[in-house]
Amino acid sequence: MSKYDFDAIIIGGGAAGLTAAGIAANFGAKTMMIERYRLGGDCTWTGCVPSKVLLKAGKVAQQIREGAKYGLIDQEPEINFQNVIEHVHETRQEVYEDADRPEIFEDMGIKVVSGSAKFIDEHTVEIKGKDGSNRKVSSRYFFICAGASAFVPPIQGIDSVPYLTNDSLFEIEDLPEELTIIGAGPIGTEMAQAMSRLGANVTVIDMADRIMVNDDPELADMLRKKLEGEGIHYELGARVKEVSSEGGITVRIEVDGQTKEITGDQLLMATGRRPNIDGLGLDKAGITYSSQGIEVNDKCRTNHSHIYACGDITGRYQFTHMSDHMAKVATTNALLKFPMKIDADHVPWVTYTDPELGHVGATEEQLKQQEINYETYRFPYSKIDRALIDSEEEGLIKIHAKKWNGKIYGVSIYGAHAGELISEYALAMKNGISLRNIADTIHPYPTYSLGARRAADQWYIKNQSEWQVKLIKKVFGYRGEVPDFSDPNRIV
Ligand SMILES: Cc1cc2nc3c(=O)[nH]c(=O)nc-3n(C[C@H](O)[C@H](O)[C@H](O)COP(=O)(O)OP(=O)(O)OC[C@H]3O[C@@H](n4cnc5c(N)ncnc54)[C@H](O)[C@@H]3O)c2cc1C
Ligand SMILES: NC(=O)c1ccc[n+]([C@@H]2O[C@H](COP(=O)([O-])OP(=O)(O)OC[C@H]3O[C@@H](n4cnc5c(N)ncnc54)[C@H](O)[C@@H]3O)[C@@H](O)[C@H]2O)c1
Repeated sequence: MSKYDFDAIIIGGGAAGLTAAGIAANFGAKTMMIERYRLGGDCTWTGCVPSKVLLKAGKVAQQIREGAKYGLIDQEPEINFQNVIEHVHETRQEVYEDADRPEIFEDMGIKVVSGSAKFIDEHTVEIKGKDGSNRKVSSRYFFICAGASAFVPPIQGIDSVPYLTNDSLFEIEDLPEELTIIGAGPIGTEMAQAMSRLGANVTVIDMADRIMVNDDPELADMLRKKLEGEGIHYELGARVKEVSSEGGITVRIEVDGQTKEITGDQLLMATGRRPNIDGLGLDKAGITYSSQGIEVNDKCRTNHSHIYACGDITGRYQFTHMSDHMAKVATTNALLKFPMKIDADHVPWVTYTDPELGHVGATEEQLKQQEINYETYRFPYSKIDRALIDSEEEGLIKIHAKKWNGKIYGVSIYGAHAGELISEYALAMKNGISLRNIADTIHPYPTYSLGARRAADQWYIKNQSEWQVKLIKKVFGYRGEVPDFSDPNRIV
């Protein structure tokens, strides 16, 4: 008979918590999941889902605008923004009903509790219900999955203006006319394109001198140019000095030694995230944390052997698929004692602009820092028949791999369906499948994935040389010409 009320308590019912609870219950653990607001967390309500619905609406609007690209007629789409937001809300609700509802988890035997949890000692949490009720429950294991919230830097005057964050953006009823976005990371970039395509004039400000700083610089630059071409204005390398409400919301910036004022009717802060550590009673349980999040090792374990943390609360990888992965790592280690580590070498990510920007594995910068010898294989979308068919010829696949055996170190893709293509490379990297193996695998025509194969073909092409062809000619008595190998960027 255990001295604890539960085998596993999960704090937070977002992407990490839902997965942790499901796995724990599946392993036969008596499980409780505590959520203070809405099951589904950021991803369903204020993150992935609503942002991708807005992007899709913007994409459809753009396709109407660019009808002539498909042999149709260019037309300005009629946009009722309230309908778009209603569609966002309906889709969120659909996702919630399908995957996040409490009943789904209760049917798995999980006790789902609505309330805010805080540790009072290392084996007990106190749950404060919305009705003011208080109860204490103990558990053998804990999984802290409390997520993160928008980080708003302490800019002068920021508290005097009504700015938006991802919490409020998907609730607005009117399309901003002039939208200023501070932050050119994934949130700022995705929302800039969505809102611009839906009809807003968008200016994006960032202190970095380029957009999407975690992505391949060449591909991020291609995306920036595309977005500029659609009318988005960028102020990069800009110091935000002050925000005020003068005839709208005015952001005063300094760029290249010059002061500029950007005025809009709405301001979106997309300046990163901070972990929800306040109010969790971490000190009471003696859990080590910093302002970056709860500290965990590569098994997602905190400084206590029975307390784990997963997802955004750890401040590590802020992606739904990583919350999911970390929850799997944590529960497997804790409840099965089976050693599993975070797969830090094969983390994919995708920004869902049109075209998409995706990445997996090492970046070129990391390879250089680690002094790893690599070759880069490039394949443009303009050589993918399916991309031409779809008028999606803008894009580039870049693969960094070992020259002699085609072992893949990292892949970056800018182009249509980059998010789908990147998974093939992730699977290959994880399972030791080389560029040669991909090149030798039959891919259907006409698909984008055939482009992934043709990108891999470049490994063969680059390993071919003049002397090899001369040798073949000599051995077999062939009479053709030796191809011109002098161009290092030759693509076949
Ligand atoms: C605009 C936007 C777009 C995004 N798009 C993508 C995307 O396309 N792809 C992708 O992979 N990622 C995306 N992300 C990131 C992704 O949403 C997060 O990485 C993911 O949701 C984190 O899941 P989590 O479970 O760690 O945290 P959350 O989803 O934040 O869940 C934490 C939960 O814990 C609850 N909680 C907190 N404290 C307590 C407490 N004391 N007691 C009880 N409950 C508590 C909260 O209410 C919340 O429901 C996006 C994020 C944003 C903001
Ligand atoms: N498609 C996706 O997977 C997706 C989409 C959206 C968000 N996300 C996740 O959400 C996280 C948060 O996204 P984000 O875009 O808010 O954060 P981010 O940290 O990735 O980017 C924030 C940007 O704001 C800039 N910035 C910060 N403070 C500033 C200041 N004072 N003045 C000017 N610029 C400033 C930074 O230079 C940076 O470029 C991401 O890290 C990502 O993991 C993922």
